[in-house]
Amino acid sequence: MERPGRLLLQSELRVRNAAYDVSLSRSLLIWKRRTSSPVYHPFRPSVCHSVPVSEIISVREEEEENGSRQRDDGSWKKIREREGKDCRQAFTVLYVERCRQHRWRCAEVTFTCSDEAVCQHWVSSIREQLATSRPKHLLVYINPYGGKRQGKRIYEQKVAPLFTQAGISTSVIVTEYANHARDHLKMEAELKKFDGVVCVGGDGMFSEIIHGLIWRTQIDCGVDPNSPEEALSPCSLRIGIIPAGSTDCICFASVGTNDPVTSALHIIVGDSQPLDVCSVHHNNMFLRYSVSLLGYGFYGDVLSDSERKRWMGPARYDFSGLKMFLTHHYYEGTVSYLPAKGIIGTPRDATRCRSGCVICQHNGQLNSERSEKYEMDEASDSESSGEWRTIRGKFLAINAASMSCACPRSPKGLSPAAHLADGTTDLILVRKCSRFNFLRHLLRHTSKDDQFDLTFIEVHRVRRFRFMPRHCQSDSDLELDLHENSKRQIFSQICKDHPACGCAPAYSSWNCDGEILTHTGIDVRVHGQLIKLFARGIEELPVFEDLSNPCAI
Ligand SMILES: CCCCCCCCCCCCC/C=C/[C@@H](O)[C@H](COP(=O)(O)O)NC(=O)CCCCCCCCCCCCCCC
Ligand SMILES: Nc1ncnc2c1ncn2[C@@H]1O[C@H](COP(=O)(O)OP(=O)(O)O)[C@@H](O)[C@H]1O
Ligand SMILES: [Ca+2]
Repeated sequence: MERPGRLLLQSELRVRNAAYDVSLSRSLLIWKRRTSSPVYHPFRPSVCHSVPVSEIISVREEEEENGSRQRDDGSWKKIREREGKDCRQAFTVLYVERCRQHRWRCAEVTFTCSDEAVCQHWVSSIREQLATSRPKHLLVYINPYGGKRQGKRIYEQKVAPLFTQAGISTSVIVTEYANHARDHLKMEAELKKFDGVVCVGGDGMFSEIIHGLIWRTQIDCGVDPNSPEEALSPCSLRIGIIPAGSTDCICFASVGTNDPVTSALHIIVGDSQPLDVCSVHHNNMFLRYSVSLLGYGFYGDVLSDSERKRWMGPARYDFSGLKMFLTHHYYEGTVSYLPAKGIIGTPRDATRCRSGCVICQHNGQLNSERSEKYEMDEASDSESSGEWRTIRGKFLAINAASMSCACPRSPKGLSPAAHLADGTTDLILVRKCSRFNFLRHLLRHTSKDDQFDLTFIEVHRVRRFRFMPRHCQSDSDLELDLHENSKRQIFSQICKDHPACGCAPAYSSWNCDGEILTHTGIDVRVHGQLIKLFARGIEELPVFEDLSNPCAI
């Protein structure tokens, strides 16, 4: 916990009729009960409280009369002054309180004092300290059809009242069709008017938002977003995610919980969390961006199958997951990748990306130095440098996790040690194996056991990778495979309808943050810290109260 630093204000105020010493510094608001006896009293409730100024949501003036509080309202005040009643001034501080499992709630404390000037001085001093980095105007997009179709209700009932309380003005757009939010951001939105964008929906809706925002930023900065070699310009607007989708892994992996109130509070206090973004190209043609999972084989098939079952809601993934597990298709192809060099951290280590992650800071710095060098020496990342590695084989799944992909289904995620902002993605190759072994691998996503500690799994931390399905390889390969291929094409159609026949189709599709890609051969490049979220990463849970508690000073 932070030390209080130089005091800006100190007064004796009352909280529920008890006297408190209250102090404000740039970093902390502390209220400490005045006790006549210095003897420790085990049954008296906690006497000292502190709140980081950065976690104060808002402050409002109140008036207290005969113990009952009234909200600040000029007309009431005047009436009471005229009638000469005994009224004390009060102000209420709303602040973040931590609950179980990374949830945040809004708590409040009311301070009273007899002097109006003192009261107003407190209110204005606290407000002055809140000014920095907090959003004032937000552009909100709601997908009314995401998840259990509760997006609009969640926003109106749980989020909008908090924004109003914090003095945030909003422009709200309830989307009317898929890609409405993306196209509005790309072409129409007056971005200069806003301090951030809020996405109410799932990972698919978030994907729309980043496509609009990244595209718009590149056009405004004169960068060609179609070129896989160009360094993309980072987006200045932060994005807040109010989870209202089916998986919501981007929210879960960056906040630690899928809870609309917690997300709203991270937006209000103006948190900032950079995020890596992968660009996906096919033959030098831009396809999509990805921030969480790019998955071919198992996760691609689960997604394709589940799209036809949207009516089931989030349960569609479990249904299709079981079906695809039983179907057990494998796919042949070539994966080539550029290992991330000079970074700290590996996909198999025990460190986890947490709030203020030093690995993200270190590797992020390294990336910005590298990209400066890259501008001067275009060949440094290219195949000519000979650093690329190639693996050919039969795979049940090829997954690239740019973040842990933790979600309620798998609280540690697809790659538990992956980082939000280290400029890399974890490439996980699941080679063809028995159903029993694949189930062992899947089950380990839900337990403490290492899902990579199996002979048919390999995982590499990479900056760039390519995938080519077997039947898209060189012309000579193609000729050799022609006969077999045509047989497979016919069977693959039959197999789609009758998966029990046991014959594998030639192609799967890519699951790109929950959207299906139309091409199978892809070139993926990580752009370190391209966007920012209103989040701070998952907070480390406190083991015990530490001695730097300012109340102990
Ligand atoms: C046997 C239990 C196995 C549990 C394995 C769970 C692994 C879950 C990892 C999930 C990673 C999710 C990455 C995020 C993807 C999202 O971008 C994306 C879109 O999200 P949105 O709908 O919010 O827009 N979501 C998805 O693609 C959903 C993927 C969900 C996969 C669920 C797989 C369930 C597997 C069940 C196998 C059952 C075998 C049982 C045998 C007896
Ligand atoms: N008004 C709308 N009508 C239909 N589809 C929409 C609308 N707004 C957004 N979408 C699309 O809905 C899809 C799923 O959205 P998402 O919010 O991620 O929910 P889920 O997590 O349930 O998949 C996304 O592909 C998004 O582009
Ligand atoms: Ca990463």
